[in-house]
Amino acid sequence: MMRLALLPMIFARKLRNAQSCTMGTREIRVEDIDVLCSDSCKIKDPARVEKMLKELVAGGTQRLQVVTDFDHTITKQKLENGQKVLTSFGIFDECKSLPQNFRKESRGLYEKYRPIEVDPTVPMPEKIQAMIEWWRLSNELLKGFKFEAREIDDVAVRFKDALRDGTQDLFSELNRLQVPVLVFSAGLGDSVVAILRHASVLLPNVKVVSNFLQYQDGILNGFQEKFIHAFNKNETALEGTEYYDLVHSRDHVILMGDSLGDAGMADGIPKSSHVLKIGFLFDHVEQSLPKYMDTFDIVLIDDQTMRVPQKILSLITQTL
Ligand SMILES: Nc1ccn([C@@H]2O[C@H](COP(=O)(O)O)[C@@H](O)[C@H]2O)c(=O)n1
Ligand SMILES: [Mg+2]
Repeated sequence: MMRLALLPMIFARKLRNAQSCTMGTREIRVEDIDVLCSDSCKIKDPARVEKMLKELVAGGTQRLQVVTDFDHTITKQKLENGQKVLTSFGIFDECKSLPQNFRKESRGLYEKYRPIEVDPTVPMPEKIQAMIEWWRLSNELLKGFKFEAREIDDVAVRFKDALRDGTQDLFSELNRLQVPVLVFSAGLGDSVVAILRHASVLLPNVKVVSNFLQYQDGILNGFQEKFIHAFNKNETALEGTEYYDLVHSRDHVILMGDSLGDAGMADGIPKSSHVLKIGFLFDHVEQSLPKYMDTFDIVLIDDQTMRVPQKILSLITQTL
């Protein structure tokens, strides 16, 4: 009888625990964090996010790392004037000395494959096949002509302001706190590095794993390594890189991406780890939202800022 009488209390306590997390005297509740309460922020399981935030806060910056995609994650998805932001491959295509047909063919590939990449109705195996084809053809296109690496730098300077609002502050804070940042991009690494450098965010804590150009006697010869495409961004792509050990040793991760394939960027780290996944959604919002909410812990719709990761970092450092 006595036990039965206690049931409602136990249930109420369990419910409370599911809704909020206490760290010391301070509670972390999604409903108290303004940037997580806006209409553009969708969270499928607030209790899970609260629990994860509590773990990240308790672990501090020593256990933390950031793993982030580049195109449309560090860069915006659209500019203030509504224009879409070019990808790192697209930025390369702006180089003046490229052979006449290069830009046309590259654009043609983009127009064929990009819609497949973002179409929520295309089944994943079909998507992966199409992406492999896209990157294979891009690799072929990038062969057999003379190219001066410095040209990318001249173009990249024009795109340094395409970074999400708050990126410089976020990166400089992460550097101050010595939190490693892995920029894991299926884009063109040479453009990624040039843009990060021009935007002053290629700081000592930042490493870039991406597709880098290979030269033979000044002639382009495709990518240096087996290519990383939109849906093979996982630990296999990191094997052999200096980042492999780090990804496995820092077990608190803030992960950011704009593609469903980005959610696997920290796969392979121990099961006990805590990976808070933030997804930036822009294309086909209504149709893609359910899948994004299943895949990412926090989904930000048409949010062109770093406000959410900045806020999370400030919770961890307790500065705001
Ligand atoms: N030839 C290509 C191949 C891919 N893209 C786009 O680049 C994006 C990959 O970069 P992330 O930093 O986001 O990994 C991918 O989403 C493709 O849309 C391209 O523009 N040209
Ligand atoms: Mg991207």
